[in-house]
Amino acid sequence: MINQVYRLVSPRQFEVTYKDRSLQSNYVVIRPTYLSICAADQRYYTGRRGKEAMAKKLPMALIHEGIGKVVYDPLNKIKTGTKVVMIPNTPFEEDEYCAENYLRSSKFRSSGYDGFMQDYLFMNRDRIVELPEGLDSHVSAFIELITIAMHSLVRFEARSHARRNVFGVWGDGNLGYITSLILKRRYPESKVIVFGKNQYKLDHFSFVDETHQIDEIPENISIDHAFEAVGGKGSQDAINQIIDYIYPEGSISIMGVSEYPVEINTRMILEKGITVIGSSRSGRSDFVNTVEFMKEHPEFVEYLGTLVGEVHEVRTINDIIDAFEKDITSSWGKTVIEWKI
Ligand SMILES: NC(=O)C1=CN([C@@H]2O[C@H](COP(=O)(O)OP(=O)(O)OC[C@H]3O[C@@H](n4cnc5c(N)ncnc54)[C@H](OP(=O)(O)O)[C@@H]3O)[C@@H](O)[C@H]2O)C=CC1
Ligand SMILES: O=C(CO)[C@H](O)[C@H](O)COP(=O)(O)O
Ligand SMILES: [Zn+2]
Repeated sequence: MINQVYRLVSPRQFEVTYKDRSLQSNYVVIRPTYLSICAADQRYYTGRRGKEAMAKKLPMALIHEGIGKVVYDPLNKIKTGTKVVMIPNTPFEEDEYCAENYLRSSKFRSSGYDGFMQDYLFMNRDRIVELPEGLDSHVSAFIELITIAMHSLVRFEARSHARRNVFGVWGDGNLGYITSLILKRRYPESKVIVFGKNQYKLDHFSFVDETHQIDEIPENISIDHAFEAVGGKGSQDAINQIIDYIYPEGSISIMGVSEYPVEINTRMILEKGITVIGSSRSGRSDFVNTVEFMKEHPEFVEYLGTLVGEVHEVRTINDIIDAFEKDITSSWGKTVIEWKI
């Protein structure tokens, strides 16, 4: 069959590529249904990813957050129409000490390899996780982003000390919202404090114990562990502010992606004995955990509904451009694409 792949060829410009795919293979065929735009996709779309990376990775189909429906299973084990979430990371080896998303040999969709903007996806059986009936499709579209916070929490729990009285989350955007929501569900007795730049965004964090604008933090605040969900230029200020407010021997989980190296106060990292935990992408176990968590906590899914921002029906390449442009000007939440092309 001929599959159409919608690739970014240069900033703000997409082209359709036609690829011949055989159904005589082990791949499960998925029709994408709901997709969501990640900050990483925007860096490619706008060309902010840097000349070298753009030249190396383009042309490629964007988007690594999304769900779909099974249309063909060569083994006939998965029923046609089954709703699934797609895992963008594809590992090619296993390592006892290194998770699939850190193996240098793994391929990540929409970062050098075609993402979900295609008519059909041909996925390995272990790269999909079945979704329960009735789970909100707009929220499910960005399950991958939820797995990022879940993965970071797993790493934090394996690497940090056991006093978890006060958590600080830096970043008043999507990832900050999801991370603080998961922290509050997982540690209901702990205090979760969110630090951000915008009062109108902080107002959405109704479920946390405190919120503060980063230039109005009370002097006496002390946190046991911190999560950074800022990225870009802001991550430098955020990490250095965390170093100032964290109690000695605490941990900082860094999730924000920066295009350029950031300068951080290493002297105080040493003096305070801080553990810095880097966390990037996610793997199958994080998707399974996340879907289970969503099944068990319907109120968690309801809160995530607050993050659904712009919803765009996409039927043409112009609609794709429209969705990305509107996402740039959107002031809150995730842009969801109803994939009808
Ligand atoms: N590690 C991983 O695997 C993943 C990382 N990411 C990365 O995480 C980062 C956040 O993503 P996302 O939440 O979607 O982006 P958002 O833009 O929604 O969130 C970032 C928020 O942080 C605010 N901010 C800026 N500076 C500071 C500061 N010094 N202290 C506190 N808050 C600040 C921003 O405000 P304002 O907009 O006003 O500047 C914005 O509201 C991005 O870099 C993204 O690429 C995303 C997915 C996966
Ligand atoms: O968003 C992400 C995962 O959800 C990562 O930040 C993204 O994969 C980083 O990739 P790139 O190096 O292409 O910017
Ligand atoms: Zn992403």
